[in-house]
Amino acid sequence: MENTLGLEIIEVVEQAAIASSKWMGKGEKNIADQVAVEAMRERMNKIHMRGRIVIGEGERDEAPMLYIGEEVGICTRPDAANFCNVNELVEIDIAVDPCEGTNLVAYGQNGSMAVLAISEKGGLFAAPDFYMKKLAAPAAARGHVDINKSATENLKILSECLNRAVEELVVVVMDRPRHKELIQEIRTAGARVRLISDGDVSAAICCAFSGTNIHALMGIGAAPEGVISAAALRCLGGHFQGQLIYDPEVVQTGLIGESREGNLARLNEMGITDGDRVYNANELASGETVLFAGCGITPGTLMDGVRFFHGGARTQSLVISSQSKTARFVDTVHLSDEPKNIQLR
Ligand SMILES: O=C(COP(=O)(O)O)[C@@H](O)[C@H](O)[C@H](O)[C@H](O)COP(=O)(O)O
Ligand SMILES: [Mn+2]
Ligand SMILES: [Mn+2]
Repeated sequence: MENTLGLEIIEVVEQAAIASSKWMGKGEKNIADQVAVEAMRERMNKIHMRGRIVIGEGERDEAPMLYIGEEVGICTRPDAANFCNVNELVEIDIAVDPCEGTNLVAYGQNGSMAVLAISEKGGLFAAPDFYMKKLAAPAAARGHVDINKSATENLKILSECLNRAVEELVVVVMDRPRHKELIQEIRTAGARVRLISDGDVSAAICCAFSGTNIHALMGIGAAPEGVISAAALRCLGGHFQGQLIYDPEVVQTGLIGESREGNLARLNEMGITDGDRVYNANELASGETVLFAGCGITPGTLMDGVRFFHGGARTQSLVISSQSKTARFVDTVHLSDEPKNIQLR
């Protein structure tokens, strides 16, 4: 994949974040999401590429844009042969979440981002719109902690790998009834719990950066977000494991239908014969080349949110590439018509 793609996708997430941030705090989660989708799609379609969305908006609600299977990029247009050497271009798969943490944006809370992951065709696990049990941890613990082990055992392993007491560890868990026992177990083991209402992609990626004071992500979140998190952690060398959760009783929501059996059949139709399989980061983002890009919408641990000033906006993004082995924090000033008084920092 061309290196220039890594630069272009910065603008894709930036535009989505700017659009969404205009709806911050307005209590309109659907609009905050929709404008991010439109902005992401518009910018993406200006890139010289042949892309296909493998993780996108609403698998079940048949979203009109950035839906699974949608082709994106200039070189997918019917008249592409006029300006692209279609046969020479690598086909790429794209996983998007233009507004990860729609509630966070709607209620002006921290931790929302516009995110995407890219790989060559077939390089990202096309996760169904199910849930996923997740375990993320720093690189030092990769392959040592294990999603099949109890939280107590994993905390002990983590404390050895990170050379710090269990009491010094912070585990992020989504604040959901389904995690009641998990939270209790982590606390009993001695570690501290940081509860989040939404936004587990940011929490997963934080595990790979020391200084975030986040040492693990445990519990169940959405499966598509798991793949995007895995893409970032694979590039960063962090630990990520995910296991699809298809039983509505386990997640305690009606969002994935009513029957475990029906969901298993749906997985089968998608070619997933072992619904209980545990995938690691290299399996969820298996491509030779993997790129991740995220831009803060509201402020977060990894990045600042979008800030507007007279004549423009400022964004902070993170682009991670397995090819160039880089994690770039990009600070961008977006100038509108009459920029005045641009602050240096
Ligand atoms: O917070 C999230 C929501 O994402 P979005 O819909 O794009 O705003 C994600 O980070 C979570 O992974 C996930 O979607 C959430 O855990 C779903 O669980 P629940 O809210 O309990 O149905
Ligand atoms: Mn999301
Ligand atoms: Mn979203």
